[in-house]
Amino acid sequence: MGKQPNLYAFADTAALVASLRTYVINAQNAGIARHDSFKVAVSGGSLPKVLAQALLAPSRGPDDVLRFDQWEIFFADERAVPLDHADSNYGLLKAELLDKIPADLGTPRVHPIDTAHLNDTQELADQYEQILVTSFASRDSVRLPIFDLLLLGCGPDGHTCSLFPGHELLRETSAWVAPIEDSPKPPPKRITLTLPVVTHAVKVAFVATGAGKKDVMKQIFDESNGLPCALVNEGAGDRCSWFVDNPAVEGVAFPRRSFL
Ligand SMILES: O=C1O[C@H](COP(=O)(O)O)[C@@H](O)[C@H](O)[C@H]1O
Repeated sequence: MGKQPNLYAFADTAALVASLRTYVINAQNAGIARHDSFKVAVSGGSLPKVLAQALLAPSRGPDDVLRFDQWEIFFADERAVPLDHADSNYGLLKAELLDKIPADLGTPRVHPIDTAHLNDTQELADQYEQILVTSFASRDSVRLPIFDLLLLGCGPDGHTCSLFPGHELLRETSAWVAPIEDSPKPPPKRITLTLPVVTHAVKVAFVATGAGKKDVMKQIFDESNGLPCALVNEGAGDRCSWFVDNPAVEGVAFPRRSFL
């Protein structure tokens, strides 16, 4: 058996977001030390709200500093809708986090989709992949981009990004960004990072909270079932960490770790 993911369970959201903040700042500092920027991709859904709670909290001291001017923010998946649409992951992140970042913390460079291609999801995906090629080419002339951090959600069916259980996209091996036109969760047309890109990141963090996630958490951690989140665990091993609250892992046998 390969290396196992880290499962960090917290009594409440306050404890979760405090540790998530430390984890993100550590990933930020490592990225900046390595290549002078922090390349992070984020999900939509419930993630931006929790992330905002973590990142908009006051600094706890000189080692607890966000340097947003060196952040490059990408989207782990995006819906093929205008950026001001209620379903837009960009729109959600903007409302929850981007619009609220204090000016003295700097302004991140954000990479939304090119909405000129909303009617052609293959083109939408290709254009987004080209953004990654341009951004990562300066440092990695490699087969896959290496994100410093992916911040992901986990749907109640075990999907992550727009990678859904049993979908053919889980077998994608060459594209970095792929279109999907039959998402079982609306809206149906989306683009998503592919599984090889997700599992190739330096670090992958999932955030899952609430009792509504406990059944799928049991499936992901205690069963071998090929759910997308479980495939990320398998591919990323101990580079993958889960930040959950206790209700989300009630009845899950997989051992928790302490976040130090
Ligand atoms: O459709 C999506 O759902 C997932 C999970 O959302 P959550 O609300 O259950 O956290 C999300 O991670 C993804 O980005 C989004 O497009």
